Amino acid sequence: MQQSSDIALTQLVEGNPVATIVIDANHRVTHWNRACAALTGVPAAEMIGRSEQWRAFYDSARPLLADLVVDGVAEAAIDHYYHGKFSRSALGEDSYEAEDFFPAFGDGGRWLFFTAAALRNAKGEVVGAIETLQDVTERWRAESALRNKEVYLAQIVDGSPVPTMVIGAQHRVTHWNRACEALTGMLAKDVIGTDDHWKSFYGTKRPLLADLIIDQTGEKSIDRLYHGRFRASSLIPGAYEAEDFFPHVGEGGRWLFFTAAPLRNAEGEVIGAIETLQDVSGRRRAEEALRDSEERYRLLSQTDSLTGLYNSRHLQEQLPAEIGRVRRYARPLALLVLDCDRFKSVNDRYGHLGGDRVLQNLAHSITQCLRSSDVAFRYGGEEFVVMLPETDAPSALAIAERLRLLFGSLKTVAPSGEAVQCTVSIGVAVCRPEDEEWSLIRRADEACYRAKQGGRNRVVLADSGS
Ligand SMILES: Nc1nc2c(ncn2[C@@H]2O[C@H](COP(=O)(O)OP(=O)(O)OP(=O)(O)O)[C@@H](O)[C@H]2O)c(=O)[nH]1
Repeated sequence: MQQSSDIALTQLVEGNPVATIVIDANHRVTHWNRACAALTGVPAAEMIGRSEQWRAFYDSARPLLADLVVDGVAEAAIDHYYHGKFSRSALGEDSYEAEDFFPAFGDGGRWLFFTAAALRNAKGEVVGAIETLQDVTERWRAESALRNKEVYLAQIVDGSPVPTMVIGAQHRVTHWNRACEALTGMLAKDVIGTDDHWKSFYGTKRPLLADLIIDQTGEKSIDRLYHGRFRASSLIPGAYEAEDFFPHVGEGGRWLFFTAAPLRNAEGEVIGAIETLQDVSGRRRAEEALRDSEERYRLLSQTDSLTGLYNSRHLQEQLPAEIGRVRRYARPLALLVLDCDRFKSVNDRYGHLGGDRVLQNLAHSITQCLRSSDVAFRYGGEEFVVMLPETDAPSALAIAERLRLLFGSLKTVAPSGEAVQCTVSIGVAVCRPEDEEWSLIRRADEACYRAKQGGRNRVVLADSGS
């Protein structure tokens, strides 16, 4: 007669919706419930009382997990059959669980999760084992679809020639493609899983555009870090783009154009951000070169090649603005017209080249006597103009006198080796409210003429008796 505990076990096993097998100490099947028959397609009648449980699962004889538990074998022996796909179960000391694929089951095979635990009598002796089996194929398929999707996505990111990083909701890097490795010199294996992405771009820790997108801190906080050098993307909703110079990237720094876009889950919540970076240093360098050459051209068009001073065209551009300031703010402005004395005879005696050197020396004397707000021009031939903003008649006369003395004391070495000494006559005019540029120049010019008339090597103030 069956013991009441046996009856209870039978009912428990039979009524269990989880496929369950019980074997005794001799590996004979004592229970093979309906769920197990349904899962394996083998009726209980074919199994109970025999030790051929392997037939339901394998092509040739081998122990099930329950058989190994009954024999109390070492883990190494279990591993021989389950190749690292098993572990100790939380159910008890001598119980194990494993997961494996059974190709003969169902349509195209099934993944089974099975647990085996020893059954002991009152004395603690192993009298059998119970094994439960669960079909986890659907979970496996879902997990593998997810894994495939992730691998697919990783390949898309990795295969992109555009440097790209992906950051998760906790600001940890999840993707860092090869182009990003090439740009930053930081390897994916060193940055993925960390929040060290800032190290590739900055000397001290600070958020990247992608981090600000994840935190959804708004344009104000983006502006705090990107100082007006960013804008909302016209292409991607919620994305921002910016351009900046990164002194820590590459040798000598790089100009990068970067776009960060939010990544959202099905509910629309931001769960990360993707940031792409483009090295635009080449374009920036070309723009700078263009600006430089435009600036050089502009300077060239304003400059006199012999003396390096501004030319008369630039005087025509500058003087009206200065006269405008005099009228608007009632500020003083003085103008000097300088003319080398007896320059024709210098040319005649020392040659045109000798004359040129004297003109260069005069230009040098002028620049030495000027303040930073004063501007000198070669007006034509051996005639020069100096514009002195914020200067009244006494100051202008003092500057002119200093200049006259300095130039008069200079010796220029002519190509023949001879020392040339020359003097200059200077006319000074102070701007009146009614002056136009031509009338101001004319008055200074007339004063210079009077200086010549008066014996040369002197300074004359326009509209004065001297
Ligand atoms: N070497 C050289 N000579 C120049 C240049 N431009 C003008 N000249 C000469 O400067 C001389 C100017 O002579 P003038 O205007 O007759 O007067 P000056 O001999 O200086 O005599 P005053 O002005 O009366 O003192 C002319 O011989 C011009 O050929 C230049 O760029 N280089």
